[in-house]
Amino acid sequence: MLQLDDLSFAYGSVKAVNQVTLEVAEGSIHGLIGPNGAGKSTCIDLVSGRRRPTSGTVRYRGRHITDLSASRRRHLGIARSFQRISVYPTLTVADQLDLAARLVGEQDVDAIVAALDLGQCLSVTPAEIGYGEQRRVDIALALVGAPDLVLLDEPAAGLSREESIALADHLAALVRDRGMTVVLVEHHLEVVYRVCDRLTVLDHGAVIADGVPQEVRRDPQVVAAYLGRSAA
Ligand SMILES: Nc1ncnc2c1ncn2[C@@H]1O[C@H](COP(=O)(O)OP(=O)(O)OP(=O)(O)O)[C@@H](O)[C@H]1O
Repeated sequence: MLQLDDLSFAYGSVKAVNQVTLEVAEGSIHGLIGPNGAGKSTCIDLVSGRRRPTSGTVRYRGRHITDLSASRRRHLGIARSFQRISVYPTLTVADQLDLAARLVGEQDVDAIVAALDLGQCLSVTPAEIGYGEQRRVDIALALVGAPDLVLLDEPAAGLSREESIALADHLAALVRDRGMTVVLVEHHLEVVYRVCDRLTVLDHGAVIADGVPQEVRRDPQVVAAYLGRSAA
């Protein structure tokens, strides 16, 4: 459903994304992993439309979207999470969801609230809930409008191991129930191995491995890139 072909992006002289080619299958959770500075967030920016590549193409359901704006891509069904939720810190979680729903014309956010177990938080503001719940609100906002492709940039950042696992399980259930496709950038390898169908590993902007998690985690280049850090 999503194809990146020979995609590159540079910040000045820093080649953040270097000739990346990868394919994300419909209905899958596709992990994008790699050490700090590998180029994962920049890849997400190139798919969401926040940045334009220096060269290469992005195709979505066979259509070239490389030059489309972020809002056009959102209307085509590509959504991303942001690592901030308090855009309107004085609004309750319910009001934030309602506002997002109105913007994209969705009638009913109840299923999202139920799937992400946010029922208890609806009447309070993000400042009044725990960090784990804030992360789930962030994902919920990305899911409003039933996007087909959801780009999640480190949804488990800052969460405890237990919270990360719980979030991963919520995600996997949502993907099954809503028939979505997810690109997941995540540092918690336990989460990645638990929910991803396929992984692409970046290092210094380039793809060093691609495949099912069981293969990728044993790949010597991947182990070396993580310096043995729980990757093997
Ligand atoms: N706005 C920017 N200006 C200049 N260089 C940048 C900018 N954003 C990222 N970079 C550089 O581009 C490279 C890729 O960064 P990117 O954030 O995409 O990597 P990442 O894999 O998401 O890293 P992390 O896991 O630490 O979030 C790094 O060398 C980074 O320092």
